[in-house]
Amino acid sequence: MCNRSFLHGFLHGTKWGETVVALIKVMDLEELLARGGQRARALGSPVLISHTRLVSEVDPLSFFAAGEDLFTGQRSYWADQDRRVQLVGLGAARYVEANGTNRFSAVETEWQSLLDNALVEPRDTHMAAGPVLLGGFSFDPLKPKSKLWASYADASFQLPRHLLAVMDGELTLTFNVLLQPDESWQATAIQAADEQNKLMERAHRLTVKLHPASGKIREREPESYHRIVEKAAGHIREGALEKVVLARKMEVDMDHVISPGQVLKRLHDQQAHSFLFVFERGASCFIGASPERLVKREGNRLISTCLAGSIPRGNTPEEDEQLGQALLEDHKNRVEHAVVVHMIREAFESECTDVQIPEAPRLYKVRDIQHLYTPVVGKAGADTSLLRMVERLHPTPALGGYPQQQSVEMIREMEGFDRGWYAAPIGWFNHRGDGEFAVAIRSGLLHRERAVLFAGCGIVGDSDPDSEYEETWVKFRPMLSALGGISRDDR
Ligand SMILES: C=C(O[C@H]1C=CC=C(C(=O)O)[C@@H]1O)C(=O)O
Ligand SMILES: [Mg+2]
Repeated sequence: MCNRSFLHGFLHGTKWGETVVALIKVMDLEELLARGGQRARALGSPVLISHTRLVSEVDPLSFFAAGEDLFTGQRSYWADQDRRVQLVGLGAARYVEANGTNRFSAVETEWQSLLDNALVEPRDTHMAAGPVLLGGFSFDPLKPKSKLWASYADASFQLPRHLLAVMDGELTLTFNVLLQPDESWQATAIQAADEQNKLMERAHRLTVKLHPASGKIREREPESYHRIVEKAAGHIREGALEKVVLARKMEVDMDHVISPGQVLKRLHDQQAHSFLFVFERGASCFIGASPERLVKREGNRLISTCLAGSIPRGNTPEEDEQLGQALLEDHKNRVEHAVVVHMIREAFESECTDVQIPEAPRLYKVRDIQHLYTPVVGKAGADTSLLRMVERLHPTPALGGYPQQQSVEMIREMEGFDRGWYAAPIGWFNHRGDGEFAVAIRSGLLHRERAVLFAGCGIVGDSDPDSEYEETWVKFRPMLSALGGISRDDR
């Protein structure tokens, strides 16, 4: 839980310094590393050290860009939809990775073992500071991995070497390291301080500048998307399943090497009310702005979101309202949405108490599109960790379909490409089990001059292939704009 006064008190010698805990002080990094060195030597194995301090105002996007020389290929960024939390991870103290279907528990087990002997200082920071893992999962671990996604494991989390975390306006900088028994903690301390100074100094000087951009869309076989939608809708009418989400991908070749920092800046400026994410893995960068939370945990409170059913925004406030009203009343979209609510309700009722779900959906409007939206909250059961909940929910029928297994099998057979991390859970969690995951839609994979973008639609019995195809264009728009204003005409 967020506890501002605690950290402030310790770091500024106010209030807390005058109370019973007067003798406790926040250890500085050197002292902590010295202790960690002792512990690592005594154990004969590496020890995780995590040191957090408050820092002065700095723009997280500038901090991300400031990491370009030292940590390019090893940067992550996350912001929640109301910008209460922003995280920038630069460099990796460690990657926690797993492949195959037991990836959720494999990640959880490895994280626990890293935390077992960890030294974390101060212990009680706001929830996005300290030892935090940032990363995500692939959509379907049973789909053969394509070359495009070669550097993205089925589960891949970065424990950042440097983590800038902003929560409720409080800025912290964390240094994480896995100190080896034979490592010189003095050298590590000097290097850490040097890197922190460089990054902060550069970030203060730097503002992300946007350069004009042009590019060409290469839309491969749009007819095949029509074909699979038609076929799936037929299967649904015959009763084989209730819903399946079918996606397509599109390539955009830009006239320059794409800068993740600039794309992120445009997403940040253009996509209010969306989660923002960036995960670099070497020369590849997965990036996007998703309106859809999968699940968040804060203390024992769990929150999820049903977001499915779509219509474009209007050009005038009147038209926008008319479209919104039409969406609320549209049978096909209500069915698409209801299937999601049903599944998330089942998952929450089996894992939580005090489950609350409104009767009817509301509208959720982002820049390019409006959706049907139903929030879900509950109190986590004793064994319900955040990752367990992620595993239980993924994929919801907003990304996979219903029933879950049949729809994922249909996607595997019909879609004809590897989704990689598209439509999969991405986010962060900390050493106390708090954190948040969104689903990685409205996203693309950047690689030098090329961006590969993904968009999909919930298919039900009365889906019309032409209008689902049109819906994918609306969903491509956030990434096309963020690349620098590419439009459908750039084909
Ligand atoms: C699968 C996507 O969107 C999902 C989320 C919201 C609305 C959806 C829809 O109306 O079809 C989709 O289920 C995507 O953007 O690629
Ligand atoms: Mg739809």
